[in-house]
Amino acid sequence: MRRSLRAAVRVSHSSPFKPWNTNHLQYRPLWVASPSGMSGTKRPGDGLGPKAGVKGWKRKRTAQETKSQPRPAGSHEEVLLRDVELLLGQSHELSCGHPQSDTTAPEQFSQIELSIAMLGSTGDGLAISQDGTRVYVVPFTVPGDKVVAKVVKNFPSYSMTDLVEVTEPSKDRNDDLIFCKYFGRCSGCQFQMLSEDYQLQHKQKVIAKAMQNFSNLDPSLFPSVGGVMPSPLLRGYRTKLTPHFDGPRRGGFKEGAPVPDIGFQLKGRSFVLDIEDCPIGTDAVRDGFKSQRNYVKENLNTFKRGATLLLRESTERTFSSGASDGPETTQSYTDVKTCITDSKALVTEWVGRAKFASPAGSFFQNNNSILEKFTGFVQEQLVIPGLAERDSSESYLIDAYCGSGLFSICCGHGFKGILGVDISSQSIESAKANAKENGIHNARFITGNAEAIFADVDFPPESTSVVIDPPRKGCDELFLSQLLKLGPKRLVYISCNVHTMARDIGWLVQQDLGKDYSIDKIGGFDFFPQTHHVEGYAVLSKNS
Ligand SMILES: C[S@@+](CC[C@H](N)C(=O)[O-])C[C@H]1O[C@@H](n2cnc3c(N)ncnc32)[C@H](O)[C@@H]1O
Repeated sequence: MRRSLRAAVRVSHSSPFKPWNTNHLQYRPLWVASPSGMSGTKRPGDGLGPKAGVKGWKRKRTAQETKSQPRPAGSHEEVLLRDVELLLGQSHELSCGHPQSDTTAPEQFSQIELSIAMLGSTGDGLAISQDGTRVYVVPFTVPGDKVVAKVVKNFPSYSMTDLVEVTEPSKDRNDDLIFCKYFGRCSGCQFQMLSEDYQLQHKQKVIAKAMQNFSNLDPSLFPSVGGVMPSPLLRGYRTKLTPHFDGPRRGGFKEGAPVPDIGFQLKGRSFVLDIEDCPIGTDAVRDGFKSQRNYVKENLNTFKRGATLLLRESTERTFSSGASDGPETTQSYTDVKTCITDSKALVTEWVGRAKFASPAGSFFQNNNSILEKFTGFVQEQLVIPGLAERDSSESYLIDAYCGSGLFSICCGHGFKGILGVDISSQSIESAKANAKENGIHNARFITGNAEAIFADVDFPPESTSVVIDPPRKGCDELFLSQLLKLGPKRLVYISCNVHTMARDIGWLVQQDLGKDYSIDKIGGFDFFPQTHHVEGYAVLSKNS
């Protein structure tokens, strides 16, 4: 079964693992085009020669160095560099601590044989050169794979490559699991050849590595990372997709112009890969994708430039007569799912018994199948230990970065007061309407930067819990320092970027060397099966 990949790759040029002839394509990875978190004119890997990498990895930073460290942005390139350092450091240790001589970078477009040593936190396989001084980043590979890769771009300590061929598959690779014909070219879903268990265990390690690399905390100050909770659906789960297409530089599409590629980014390039169907989308979203592609083709000359298409599922639920099941009344219902493409149109989503309406273009979690379990878990974590028995109805909830009110509504029952904040006035309008619709009458929502909440809150900190769910870049220090000043009893941090989560909770604990807050739990939920992304959580309690 595994051989089918090797055979296919060898005999067929249309194999997903030989997707393009790279020689004529300019290699322009996104992290070079948009160097968020990189300062000045430094490029990824600068200053990370083998010796720098090894020394930096081994030696503990002094307090002075720690203070002057720039705040990590948790960006793709930073995360990759930490993995590169780790591998170079390990290889240095294996060589009994003797410094290695520097290698010259391999020739661009040369093909080399590699053994994959590690699956990086960015989702690509990593191999190390025989002399241990250079790391090769090879997409779509698993530790244990032996591969041929083509070098497409060199950096001081690592090289980006394209996978040419898997010559000997790892025992952990199962190509029979691959379900999408764009695997090997599309930049999403690069874990399709891995079992669910492998994916979950890898994501657990990613969270642990994030804590090790980005929290700046001594490991004694945080618990070991718990398992990642699986998603009920492994494909067909995404309720929102945003394929796009590029347009002409100026003048719009002319009559009879060729239809551009419509889809997602080609792996390792800044080009769009034409995609007709995306099997991680829900059925409604997949149908919508097909009709939107047709719409673009038929109306191309109405587009002035490239565009991003919005495909978002909406669920219309009709209840039939309630059936009595002892003291419980169960209600049966029928769902009709449609795909909404107008960003201003309202979509409806259900999470358990809670109904949410929000404009299609506003934020909502993308994997509905996991949300009931997830919000149930968050609700349990928000309970203040000890207070539950005394009087939980005297407790309060702050919902920072509340969006359209997911946590206030799903986890807010039983709190005496709730205060939510979000920067999007559109989301705040939705949160207010959703709270009313779902019978949450003690919640207030304000529009503003997250720290605006501190001017408004009058909840007693010893009976206040805070759920913090920021965007990928995490919280800024102004918010965190004011949070620390308020000192609420319980914090539940949720994040789709476990690196900024580690940075932020590390910052909170570090300010007081763990005297104020301790980290009770860290773990994750598999919101994004088949991809390298993971939703992380951390639960903190204020020490009494
Ligand atoms: C990951 S979403 C979480 C939303 C909500 N908790 C949910 O689960 O549906 C992050 C939210 O942060 C909001 N946001 C981004 N920057 C913000 C800021 N500086 N202050 C407050 N809210 C912000 C966004 O509008 C978005 O709704």
